[in-house]
Amino acid sequence: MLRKKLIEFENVTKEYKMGEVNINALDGVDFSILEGELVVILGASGAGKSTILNILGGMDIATSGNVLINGNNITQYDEKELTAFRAEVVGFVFQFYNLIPNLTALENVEFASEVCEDHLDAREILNNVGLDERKDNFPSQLSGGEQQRVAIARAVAKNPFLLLCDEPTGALDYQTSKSVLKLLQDVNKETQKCIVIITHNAAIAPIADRVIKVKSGRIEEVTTNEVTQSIEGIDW
Ligand SMILES: Nc1ncnc2c1ncn2[C@@H]1O[C@H](COP(=O)(O)OP(=O)(O)OP(=O)(O)O)[C@@H](O)[C@H]1O
Repeated sequence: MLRKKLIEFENVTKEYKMGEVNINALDGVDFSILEGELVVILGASGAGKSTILNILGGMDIATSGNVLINGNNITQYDEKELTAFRAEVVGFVFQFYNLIPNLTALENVEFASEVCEDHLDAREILNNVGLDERKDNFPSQLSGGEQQRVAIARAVAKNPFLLLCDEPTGALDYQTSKSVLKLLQDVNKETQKCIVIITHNAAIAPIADRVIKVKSGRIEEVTTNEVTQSIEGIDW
């Protein structure tokens, strides 16, 4: 089956002005991502990975170039359209979970998803990520891995087009990192949602359909894996 292009970056630049100095965080970035793909973005610190993800998620605006999501050029969006895009179209997973401390796991998932028209059932999604018994716990009562599962459930329950994960295992130990990546791989397989994961860890590239390597604000290489590997078979 021929998959449709879901995301296109066309000659995207991002310039930060720091007083007299210009920093070219992105310097003409082109790539595409197809529907349903699991994508890994790799690169050294400062390469521009988070800048790409933030622009992709409508949290930051490109200086020039086009960013097409499902054919819509989000660089043309006004503030209101960007807010709706962030709320409805994308789900975010961050390194430090960003849960609301005084809401339970279930309330965290409900709070984020209920504003979305096509949202999924929060309890069911928490079940699916293995947190049925912990849904009434507050974030401080959960381990890092459990909190990240809540954050993934929160993003999935919105039923977004696209899940964006910025170093989702950056704060987790080896085994917990593996189980969180396994969860993301399972979500991708079961829901066919496009998932983009930023990582420093080149060892996990074989789990992805597409691997985008970023270096000094440019795309160094894009590769596709005809056959992807399960995270369980990868060690680092
Ligand atoms: N708000 C900002 N103001 C000025 N410079 C910035 C800003 N955000 C990012 N940069 C610069 O842009 C470049 C790319 O940063 P980015 O955060 O995208 O890198 P990264 O690949 O995600 O790095 P890391 O893996 O360390 O998170 C870096 O040189 C960074 O210092």
